[in-house]
Amino acid sequence: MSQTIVVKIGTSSLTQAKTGLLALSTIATLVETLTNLRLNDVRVILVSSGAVGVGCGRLDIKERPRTTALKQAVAAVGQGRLMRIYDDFFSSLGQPIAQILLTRQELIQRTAYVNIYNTFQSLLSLGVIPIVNENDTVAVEELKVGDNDTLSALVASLVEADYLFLLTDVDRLYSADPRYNPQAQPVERVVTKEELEQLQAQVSEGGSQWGTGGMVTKLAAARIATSAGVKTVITNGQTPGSINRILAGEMCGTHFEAQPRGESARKRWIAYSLVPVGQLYLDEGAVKAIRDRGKSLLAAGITRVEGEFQTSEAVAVCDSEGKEIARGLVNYSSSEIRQIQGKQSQEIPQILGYANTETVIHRNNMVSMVA
Ligand SMILES: Nc1ncnc2c1ncn2[C@@H]1O[C@H](COP(=O)(O)OP(=O)(O)O)[C@@H](O)[C@H]1O
Ligand SMILES: N[C@@H](CCC(=O)OP(=O)(O)O)C(=O)O
Repeated sequence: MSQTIVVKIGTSSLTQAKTGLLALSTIATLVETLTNLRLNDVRVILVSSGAVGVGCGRLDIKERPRTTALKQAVAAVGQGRLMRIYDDFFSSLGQPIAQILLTRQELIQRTAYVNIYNTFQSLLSLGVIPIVNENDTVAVEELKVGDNDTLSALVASLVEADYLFLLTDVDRLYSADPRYNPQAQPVERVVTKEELEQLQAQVSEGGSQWGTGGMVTKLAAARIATSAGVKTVITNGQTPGSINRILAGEMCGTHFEAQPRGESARKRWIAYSLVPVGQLYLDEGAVKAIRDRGKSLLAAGITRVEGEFQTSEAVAVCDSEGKEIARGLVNYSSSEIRQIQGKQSQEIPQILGYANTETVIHRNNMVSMVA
């Protein structure tokens, strides 16, 4: 089976820092590299930012827009222009491309999610390079993924890619932002989930002038992708040819090793595509049963409910200190759980006046969030 790779390129690599104009030579090298990979039978998905940056360039706007309405309008201008450039470049090499614009909305609905999977598979078997971006023009604040690092990791997890490349304007991750801290140490390899968590706690938010999220979102992406069994690399976007060298085994950039792909695709969807709409706090016994023995959640172990939610929505399952230990789909609404929390399962029909399942979250619908 041929390899599948997802390549994400940020605004900071697609545009020139000083002028904001398109970095044409970078785009051309990227297009050449990805087309050659296709010719070598690698299945390629490109996640490209740049709609807002390119739209601003087109409209002569000098700063990243702050209001949602302006950002959405500017993205509508930039996305078309961006795709035109990609289509011109890829077409010169005879490589067909497709545009896929997503929001969290499509990733939350299970049927839409499965449809997107099928569309990706069809495009890849047709030899097409899908080019993905968030549908900034329609995404409402609550249903946004918000940054393309995370979006690319969700896509890599969806298609069970072998590699996720995060191309940016620095050559790798450092212990601190190298633009402000000359003492910052390069990070070459991240092997365990614990090391990744430690880096997440250490790295601060700042990014480039046009980028979203800096290294924080790249580390969050690495966490999603590696836990889905996808090797993840942060490397410099100005030299996209390094993708070939990395695939050939060379160490450039920061490499995050893939974790075993333990969870099913559906559980990965629960863990990362859904956004929890409430929290259930558990007593110590229930924490142990779920964390250590993978049991279903019963009403008896719930001590507190936060948020308002309906049956089948996703919630965070937390220990008494609020640390999320699992995430799952509830069989009861928040108001029902408030009535049955701390009670034995056999009491539920009497309390609610009707019989439902005895588990508040069945283990098939729950995924561990512990490193
Ligand atoms: N610990 C760090 N290591 C490397 N770069 C960092 C770090 N912290 C912040 N950065 C900044 O993150 C920027 C890249 O992120 P971002 O601007 O979001 O880029 P992109 O548009 O490629 O997503 C770099 O310009 C760098 O200055
Ligand atoms: N969807 C937005 C990009 C958001 C984003 O994550 O940007 P970046 O940090 O440059 O990858 C756009 O196309 O402008």
